[in-house]
Amino acid sequence: MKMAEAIITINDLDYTVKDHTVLQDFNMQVIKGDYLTIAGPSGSGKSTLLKLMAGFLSPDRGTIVYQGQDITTYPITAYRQQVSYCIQQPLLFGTTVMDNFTFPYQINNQAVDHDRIQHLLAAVDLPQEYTQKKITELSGGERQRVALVRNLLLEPQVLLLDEVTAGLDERSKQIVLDLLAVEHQRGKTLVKVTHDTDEIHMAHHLVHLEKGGVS
Ligand SMILES: Nc1ncnc2c1ncn2[C@@H]1O[C@H](COP(=O)(O)OP(=O)(O)OP(=O)(O)O)[C@@H](O)[C@H]1O
Repeated sequence: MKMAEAIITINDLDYTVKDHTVLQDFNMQVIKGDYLTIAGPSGSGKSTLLKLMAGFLSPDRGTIVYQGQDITTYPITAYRQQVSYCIQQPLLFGTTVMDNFTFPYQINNQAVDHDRIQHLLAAVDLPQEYTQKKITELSGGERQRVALVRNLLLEPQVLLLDEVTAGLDERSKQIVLDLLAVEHQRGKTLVKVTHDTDEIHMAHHLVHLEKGGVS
């Protein structure tokens, strides 16, 4: 039988903020191809854990290893291309929706792939004309869908998702969940933090984070 292969491994991690220990001696493995849902009480450290995995925070002790390499030794642009971090209220850049889609290609010195943009826009049920729409004219659900398209353009291996359906209407929420299911089927590894009871009930693989550790 083939052994499950870890894509991210967290070893003996401590993280403290302003004398408050958020994570202590924390260990976790994310298996390649998994769709992991992380639930747990408010303040248990779910968002902190995702930010650590995304490389936005540094642990006080311990390591986070991605595909066998400590993430602190990974060039940050390359890491962000592989491990994409998506949040509840994403920041959009520039003036138009298209500005947000060209940006990932520019920072990675790649030609803009218009076919992929069109494909993903259709997948989140936004019309092609939306590329020219001003970001200030988008609804919350549309902003979230634009941000997800932006995060998926360069085919990251891992999606770290922090409450990405929170505050969305049912239709936008379903579109986002359907897109995530497709990306999972296509082989991506998903790590999703949520409070949504439906999502927790339907989780493929659920982990509860309690203060400082998993249960
Ligand atoms: N910058 C900070 N300054 C002070 N305390 C912080 C900071 N960041 C996180 N914390 C504290 O660390 C703990 C974990 O926060 P975190 O946001 O990771 O929890 P969470 O499980 O995601 O909570 P929620 O479900 O409410 O979003 C909380 O007690 C929080 O108050």
